[in-house]
Amino acid sequence: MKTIKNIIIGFGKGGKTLAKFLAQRGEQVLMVEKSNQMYGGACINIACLPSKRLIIEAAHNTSFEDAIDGKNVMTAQLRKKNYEMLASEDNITVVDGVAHFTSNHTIEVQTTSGSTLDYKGERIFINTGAKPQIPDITGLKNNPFVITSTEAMNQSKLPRELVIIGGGYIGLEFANMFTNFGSHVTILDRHEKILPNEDDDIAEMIIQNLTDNGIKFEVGANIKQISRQDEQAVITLTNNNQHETTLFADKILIATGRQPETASLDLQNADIKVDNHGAIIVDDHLHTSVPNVWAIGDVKGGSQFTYISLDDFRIIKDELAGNGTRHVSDRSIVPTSVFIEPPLAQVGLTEKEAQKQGQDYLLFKMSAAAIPKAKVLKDTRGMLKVLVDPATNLILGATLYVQEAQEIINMIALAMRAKIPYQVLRDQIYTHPTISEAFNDLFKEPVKK
Ligand SMILES: Cc1cc2nc3c(=O)[nH]c(=O)nc-3n(C[C@H](O)[C@H](O)[C@H](O)COP(=O)(O)OP(=O)(O)OC[C@H]3O[C@@H](n4cnc5c(N)ncnc54)[C@H](O)[C@@H]3O)c2cc1C
Ligand SMILES: NC(=O)c1ccc[n+]([C@@H]2O[C@H](COP(=O)([O-])OP(=O)(O)OC[C@H]3O[C@@H](n4cnc5c(N)ncnc54)[C@H](O)[C@@H]3O)[C@@H](O)[C@H]2O)c1
Repeated sequence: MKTIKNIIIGFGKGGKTLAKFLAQRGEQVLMVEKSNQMYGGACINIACLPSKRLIIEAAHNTSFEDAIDGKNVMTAQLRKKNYEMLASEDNITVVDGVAHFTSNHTIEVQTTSGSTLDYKGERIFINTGAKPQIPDITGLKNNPFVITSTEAMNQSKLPRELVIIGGGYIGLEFANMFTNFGSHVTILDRHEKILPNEDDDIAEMIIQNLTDNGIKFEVGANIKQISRQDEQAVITLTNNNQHETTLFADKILIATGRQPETASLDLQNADIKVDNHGAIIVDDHLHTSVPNVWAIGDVKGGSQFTYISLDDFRIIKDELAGNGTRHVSDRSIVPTSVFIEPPLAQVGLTEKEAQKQGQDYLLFKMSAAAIPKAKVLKDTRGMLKVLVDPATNLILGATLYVQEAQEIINMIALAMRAKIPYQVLRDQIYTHPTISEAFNDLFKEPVKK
């Protein structure tokens, strides 16, 4: 058995960044990745980048087939670049295979070429990501009409009738994208409301815009079964009015959340503890319950974003090469974006949350229609809402539903983190015409609550 200083299982965002960092410090690294189609991890191959590329192509009226071809060219380039980024380092060995634990510090790798390799790691970093959570619905398992987000982005033909189960991030982004490509899309969600955590005014506006774009919603959906009739799937459900409804679909996209990828790791052979959802339990420094074994990214549960996996790397880097003062719990200001049209971006408190917490706030609110750049972009839909603490003038949270919200939310997050009073954003000189210059007007006067 070969002993390696650092073993990283999974080529995800945090893991690959850590591999490069450790190698450049002169340390030996073994990167184990189960598929040569996944070098660089989910984000570049099957998640963020291909989906955002297709979303943009759909909005630009590119044909579905051309969009898929272009996306495949892009992901192949990114995969190659990511592989070379690690493989070009003398200290890094990339092994293609599935790793699983045989004890606390030993792993076995079933390589894609059919051999078995055994390693002992002085340090082991688990970065195996997450996989789609498949709900237990009669007729769903092994159904040829059922696809995940990965397969949805690799269809050879645009599905005419698409039913999406789940109205969260993937459900909404893919619904908007497939509608723009020309599919008829229906979203089914078991919750009574889509976007249940957003303020009602924002959620209602989004649902209205998506509905106007042609998307149908069935909320409070209890899916009874999926069957087949000729060349279509038949979905039987009851909705929140308890009406039984039957839908026909060429494809059913499952977007009901993603569960940590721990099943392949045989953690029962080690003392690495997982929670009820199979997520690896970590402390504030991302240590698992076994010394010198860390978990990075989606596999440890919690927020599933590429930038969280990257920030996990920063915490580990700080422990291994800094002063160890960086913690998971420091991460209180984390912006998010849902890439619908216009995009929805959020950071900190919503109005609903502020009220629940009894937090006093000034409310700054404006319609996207008042922004000249929105007119230039020919999309004046949306609204900007920012909450400010009247005692300190600091921003408590923002919900931006407007073109380019995914960019300008980072400015708000920065102001929150650096404790910059809202007046600085109000009085800032912005380039013109931009969406960010809306802050000049937005922060002029708080509105009545
Ligand atoms: C369709 C979609 C769109 C998304 N869009 C966004 C977005 O716009 N922005 C955003 O921030 N996030 C987005 N996400 C979430 C984001 O993709 C994930 O949070 C992120 O990729 C997680 O990275 P990670 O470092 O945890 O691991 P991953 O990137 O998931 O990498 C894990 C790697 O481990 C490998 N692996 C698994 N098990 C083993 C094993 N036993 N042995 C060896 N290798 C193994 C896998 O093949 C994989 O390459 C999206 C997700 C999806 C599905
Ligand atoms: N823009 C982004 O940053 C982005 C984009 C895509 C995905 N992601 C990440 O990937 C994760 C997974 O995305 P997702 O959309 O699969 O999960 P999600 O948690 O965002 O949404 C899942 C939805 O499925 C519904 N649901 C669950 N079980 C159901 C059932 N049996 N029947 C009907 N509805 C059901 C839930 O009510 C929920 O609305 C997200 O949480 C997010 O972290 C991020």
